[in-house]
Amino acid sequence: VKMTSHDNLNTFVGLCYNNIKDETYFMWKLCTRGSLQDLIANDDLKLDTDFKASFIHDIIRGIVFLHSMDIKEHGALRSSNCLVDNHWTVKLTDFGINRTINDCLKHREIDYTDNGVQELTPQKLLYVAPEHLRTYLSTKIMEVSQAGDIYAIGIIMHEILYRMEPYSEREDATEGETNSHFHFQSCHEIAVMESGDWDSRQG
Ligand SMILES: Nc1nc2c(ncn2[C@@H]2O[C@H](COP(=O)(O)OP(=O)(O)OP(=O)(O)O)[C@@H](O)[C@H]2O)c(=O)[nH]1
Repeated sequence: VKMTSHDNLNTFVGLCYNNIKDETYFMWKLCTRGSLQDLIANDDLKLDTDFKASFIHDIIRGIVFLHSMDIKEHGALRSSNCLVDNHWTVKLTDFGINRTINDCLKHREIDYTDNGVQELTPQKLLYVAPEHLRTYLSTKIMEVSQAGDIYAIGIIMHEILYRMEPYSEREDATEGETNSHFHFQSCHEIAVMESGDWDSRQG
């Protein structure tokens, strides 16, 4: 990860271990304008079509590069991990880490405890491809794949183009229900339905 360098990837600074708290920190370069999730939610910020297209273009360039490298996939692609720098360039961050965390979880070197790995919030699960979501819900292990990245790009593209949170346009969503819990239920339903289709297509 440290040796990976590209215009649309954030720079990984290094790891920092706090032996008093027994915590490990992943340190990345600061991007001054925050995440795409922040920008999309900022109603004071006008984003025209060219701007939106440029964001999508940057994300795709970053992913195409990662997929061609040894890292192979991002593994945690969501709009909060698409940072925007001073020049309005999108830099993907937090890439290439999930696979290592999974391996450690599988071998029980770390676990989900107060000091261990944080479980994914319902909001973060909205970007997870149905086939990976199904595994995660039953095993708490998050599989990663290039196909999973492409699914996440689709969710982010919709978020950018329509400036709305994933799944918030569902016909049966009322105003009070547009929260992460509701979103997660939608996502879960879709995962269960689509993973069946996926399995049969693979077969
Ligand atoms: N301005 C600015 N905000 C950042 C930067 N990095 C992260 N953030 C903000 O912090 C939020 C949380 O990011 P992280 O600290 O990476 O949190 P996390 O628990 O890893 O969650 P995810 O980013 O969703 O994986 C982002 O959604 C941004 O709003 C940065 O470089 N600059």
